[in-house]
Amino acid sequence: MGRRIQRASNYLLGEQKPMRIRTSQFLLAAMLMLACIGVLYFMRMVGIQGMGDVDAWALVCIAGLVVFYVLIRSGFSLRMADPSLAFLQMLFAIACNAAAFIVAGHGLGVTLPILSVVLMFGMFGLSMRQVVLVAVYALVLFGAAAAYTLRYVSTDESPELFLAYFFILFIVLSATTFLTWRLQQMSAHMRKQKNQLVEALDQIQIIATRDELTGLVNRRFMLEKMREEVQRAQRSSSPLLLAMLDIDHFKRINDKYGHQVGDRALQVFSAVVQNNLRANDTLARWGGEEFVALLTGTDVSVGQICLERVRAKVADIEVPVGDDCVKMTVSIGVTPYRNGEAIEKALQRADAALYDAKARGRNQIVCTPAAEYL
Ligand SMILES: Nc1nc2c(ncn2[C@@H]2O[C@H](COP(=O)(O)OP(=O)(O)OP(=O)(O)O)[C@@H](O)[C@H]2O)c(=O)[nH]1
Repeated sequence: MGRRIQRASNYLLGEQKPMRIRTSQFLLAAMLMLACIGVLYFMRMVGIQGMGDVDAWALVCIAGLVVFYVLIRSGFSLRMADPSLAFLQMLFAIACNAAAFIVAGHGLGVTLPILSVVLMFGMFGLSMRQVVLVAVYALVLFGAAAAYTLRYVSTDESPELFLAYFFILFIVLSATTFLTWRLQQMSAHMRKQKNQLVEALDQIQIIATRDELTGLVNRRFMLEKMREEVQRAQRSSSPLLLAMLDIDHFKRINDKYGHQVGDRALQVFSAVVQNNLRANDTLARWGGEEFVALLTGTDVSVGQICLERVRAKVADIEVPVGDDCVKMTVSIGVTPYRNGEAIEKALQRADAALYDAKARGRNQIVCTPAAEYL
């Protein structure tokens, strides 16, 4: 049973989501029109005077609905700028409504509230230009319908009453045009706020994960990344290498050249190290002049070659300061991650290796002895 309903619904509305949205929106509008047709038949049934050919009017309305449904459901409307045909549907609905004004005889007053509902539909789907066009179009059609009714249909209504209808029509059209304008202003404002929010979130994300001076990821991000990489390494049994890097005698650079030059030196150092690691290795500023590198899928022997290249490149750095230039070296402590251990443990070993590198005279790499991690 459920499957049969599903099949019928797919047949009626389509299977793809955009098509289902279009067809269900159309069916909602179509149901509104059918209800209006029902009202006119009701008026004829209760004997409202002066009514025209309701059958012919209803036939044209229903034929129009069928044509719209076929155009949308067959996918033909996809060739148009607006596949939901909202603007054309509005024009058609207003034309039917204006014709109802003529057909409804003494009951012609019912058509104006219906027009308001039709216009409300347009407020959400049409552009401002289209809404203005619809308003002018409705004014012209209803004006023509009123003139025709006054001249050819005997309704016993005074011309003054028609004038009042016309004023009401003008008020309804002006109000919907104004409301559409406000609605579009509000939605533009909301879109702008949403974009600003997305930008602010991006900015917060950068602030929360990056070091402002060097642009490298910060300690918090690196710890997160390490935990992810540890899990991945355990799943794939691929080696993971951790290196702690510290610029030698950095205090002297600050003392001799000043903090600003020290900052510039940190930036150049970060860029040089980053450029000499592989793209999927991660370098973080751990704090001050201390950095941590995480080398994925790398064992000690390969890692040492790679870090030796980094050490040599750092020793080549020259940051110009006036006639002088800043030179620097780096000490590096390396350790492999041992499966199952806490990442903090591996970091402690890397730190101890770095301490050794400093103690042995700096500008060198020390790897934690195998015995300490086996
Ligand atoms: N310019 C600058 N200096 C910083 C920054 N962060 C830390 N420092 C400086 O880095 C220096 C670190 O000095 P120390 O910890 O004594 O180490 P070091 O002089 O590098 O000596 P070793 O590490 O033993 O080779 C201090 O003078 C800090 O002020 C920063 O963001 N910018």
